Amino acid sequence: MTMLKTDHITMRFGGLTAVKELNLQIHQGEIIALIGPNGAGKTTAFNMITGVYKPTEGKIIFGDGEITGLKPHEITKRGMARTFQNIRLFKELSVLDNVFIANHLHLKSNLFQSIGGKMYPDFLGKIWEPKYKKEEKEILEKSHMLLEKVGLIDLRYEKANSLPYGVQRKLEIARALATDPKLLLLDEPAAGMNPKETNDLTDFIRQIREEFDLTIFLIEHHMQVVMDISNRIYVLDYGVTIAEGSPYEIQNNERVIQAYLGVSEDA
Ligand SMILES: Nc1ncnc2c1ncn2[C@@H]1O[C@H](COP(=O)(O)OP(=O)(O)OP(=O)(O)O)[C@@H](O)[C@H]1O
Repeated sequence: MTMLKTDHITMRFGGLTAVKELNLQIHQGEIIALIGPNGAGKTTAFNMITGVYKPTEGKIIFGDGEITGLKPHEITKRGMARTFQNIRLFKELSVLDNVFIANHLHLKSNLFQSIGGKMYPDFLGKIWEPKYKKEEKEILEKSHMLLEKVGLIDLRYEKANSLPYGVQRKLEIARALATDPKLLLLDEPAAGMNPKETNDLTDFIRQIREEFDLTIFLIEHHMQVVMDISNRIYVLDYGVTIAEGSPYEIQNNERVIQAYLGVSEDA
C-alpha cells in the first residue's frame, strides 16, 4: 500500500527553485532516506510534506487523501509526525512531562491553545482540576506505556537537558510517537552523534518501526546509517532528483558520486 506519494511537487522562493518536481512514492512499512549535499532541498521537501510550506506546484497524497496545503496540525491528525534538525525538547522538564505534553497536545489541543503563551505552569494547574482528571490519568498512563516501549521508562523523572545527546534524540522521537503516527519523518536523527550513539539509533529506528508499525522517511547525512537502514534512497541535488534506488544502486551511481565529490571518479 502506498503511504505517501508526491506528484511533481515544486517549491520556489522568489527566483530560487529549492525543490523541483519531486516524485516520491513510499510504501507502508518502508524506511526511505532522502539524501543530498547541503542546500539540496531536503528540509524544504519535508516542510512541504508536513504542511509548513504549501508547494508552489504539485500534489501530496497521504494514505487515501490529498493533503496539499493542509496545516501542520491537520496533517499530524491524519497520522504524520516529524522531528527537527535541532532538538526541540522542553529542556527544563522531565522525560515524562515532555511525552505527557506531546500526548496532551495531540488529544486536547484546544485546552492547550486556550492557555497560550507561558503555558506550562498554568497548564499543569488547570489539568488537575476534577473535570480533567480522568482524561489526564489516561494520558499519563499512555505516556508511561510509550516510555516503556521505547526503553526510556527508567529515566522518566530525569530532566531532558541532563540526558546524553543520543538519549535526547530518542526522547524527541518518542515525543513524536505520542501523536500515534503512521508515517514518521526524521530530519537528521544522527546529527552530532558519536559512533556508539549512531549504532544505537539505527537499532532504535528499526525497533520502533516494528513496535509501532511505522513507515519511516528520514533525511540523513550519515552515510553508514543511510546505507544500513534504508530500503530505498532518493537523492536530491540543487532541488532536482538525480537518483532513486536501493543502497547498493545509490552507492554505485555515477551522478550521485559526482554530486557528493564534485568530480567524477575517472575524471
Ligand atoms: N524559507 C526560505 N526562503 C528562501 N530560501 C530558502 C528557504 N528555505 C530554504 N531556502 C533555500 O532553499 C535551498 C534548499 O534548502 P534546504 O534547507 O531545503 O536544503 P537541505 O538539503 O535541507 O540542506 P541541509 O542539508 O544543509 O540542511 C537552499 O538554497 C536554501 O537557502
